[in-house]
Amino acid sequence: MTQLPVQFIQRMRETMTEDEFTSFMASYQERPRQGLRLNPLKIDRAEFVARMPFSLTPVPWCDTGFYYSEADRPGKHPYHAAGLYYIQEPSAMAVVEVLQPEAGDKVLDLCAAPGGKATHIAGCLGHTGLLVANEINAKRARALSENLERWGARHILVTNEQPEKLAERFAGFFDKIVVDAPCSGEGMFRKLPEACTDWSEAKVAQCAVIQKDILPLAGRMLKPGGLMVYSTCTFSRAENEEQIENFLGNHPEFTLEPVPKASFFQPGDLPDTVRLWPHKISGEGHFIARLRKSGEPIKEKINQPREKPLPREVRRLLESFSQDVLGFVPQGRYVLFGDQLYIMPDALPDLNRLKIVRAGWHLGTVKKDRFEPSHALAMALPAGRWQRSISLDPDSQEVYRYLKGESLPVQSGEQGWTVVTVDGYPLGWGKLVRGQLKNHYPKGLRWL
Ligand SMILES: C[S@@+](CC[C@H](N)C(=O)[O-])C[C@H]1O[C@@H](n2cnc3c(N)ncnc32)[C@H](O)[C@@H]1O
Repeated sequence: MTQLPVQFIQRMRETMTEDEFTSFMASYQERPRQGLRLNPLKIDRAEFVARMPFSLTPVPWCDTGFYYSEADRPGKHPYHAAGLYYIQEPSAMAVVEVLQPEAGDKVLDLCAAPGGKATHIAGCLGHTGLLVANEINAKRARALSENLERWGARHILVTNEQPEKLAERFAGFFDKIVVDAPCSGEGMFRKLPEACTDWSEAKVAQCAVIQKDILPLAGRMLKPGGLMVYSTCTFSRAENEEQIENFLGNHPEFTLEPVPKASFFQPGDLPDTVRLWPHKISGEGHFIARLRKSGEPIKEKINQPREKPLPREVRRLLESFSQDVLGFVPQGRYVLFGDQLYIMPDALPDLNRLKIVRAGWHLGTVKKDRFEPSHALAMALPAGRWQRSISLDPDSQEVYRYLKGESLPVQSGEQGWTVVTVDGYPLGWGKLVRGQLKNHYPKGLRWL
């Protein structure tokens, strides 16, 4: 059983009835349930259920979410490398279900790494609108960027910024914002025993200070009429209801709204907020509040940087590669940074002087006499939109050898760039050269 901190137990005992406390403590005798969320950018629900070799049961509050069994190892399956799902604690899936992003929205995920909520949002947006996924910690921001790349998201901007810096640039910009705040992690004690050793009442107080600073900055970035969801995976009132009470006290332009799907959860002790308790649902501990900013949405002008047309030679190299290998030329707002070619979402503002980790859909590198495709190009290709591909069986040795970075012998096929797939879902690139598939799976992603 999890070794809970004594002070934590004391606080929980003081804030709950005896029966409630008994059943709360009993939940620590049980194993946490594991979850994964399918990727609607790549696969629909019926096909997902038919294809996955795992024992799946639906998560009641999330149409794309499933519990998997302890015997399953979804993180070690090639379908994971193909971005067909994201492994996520089931309660955490509730946050974006409460935000309800819709096609065309501009959404900010302010504290986004490693990307659970961000991938969920990108799935809801479905290659429309814009997701700005920000992470203050540089290393975690890289992991976030990798996860969004594997997810095949195109309408994205991954930044590595302080919330203050973003708030200067994006005032009144977003339709929807999620603040999945850094917190003391009490709700994760059962799942991550190290959260217990990291915990102290001092950490609760430290996190509360950060949350108090972040919330108004997030609020500033919301459009009038916009929606903001605040969530934590902790139980302390200081990091949950008290944050919301304090924020509302200082920001009369915000009001709490009822949480969609609230009937799956328990009320928080502030009306319209919800708590997810491990002894009440199949999931870990969370708090969620949904806040509306008053006012009518303004029809905003997007100050896009002036576009330069692609140099003729760059266009020729892109077209020749795309026609040969894909059979179509990806279209959109092309942007060339040095020799790196991207397609940018229309809603993107000026990125000058921001720490950008990833912007838009990275297509590849323009060399002197050729175009080299990026991993992101393969991962976000529309289903089946390629001419040259090699499909590997998920149960074969070859697929694991490919993911480890090995070259593979091949019988036939046209020489040159080839999309490598598992069952028709892209994993990355290979290059056919004289009976060998040269491996272009990125070095940093290779399986050990
Ligand atoms: C709860 S985690 C986010 C989890 C993420 N939303 C997901 O679903 O995968 C909180 C994040 O906030 C970041 N963070 C820490 N201090 C911060 C600060 N002062 N401002 C913004 N983010 C901060 C942490 O690095 C951490 O990645």
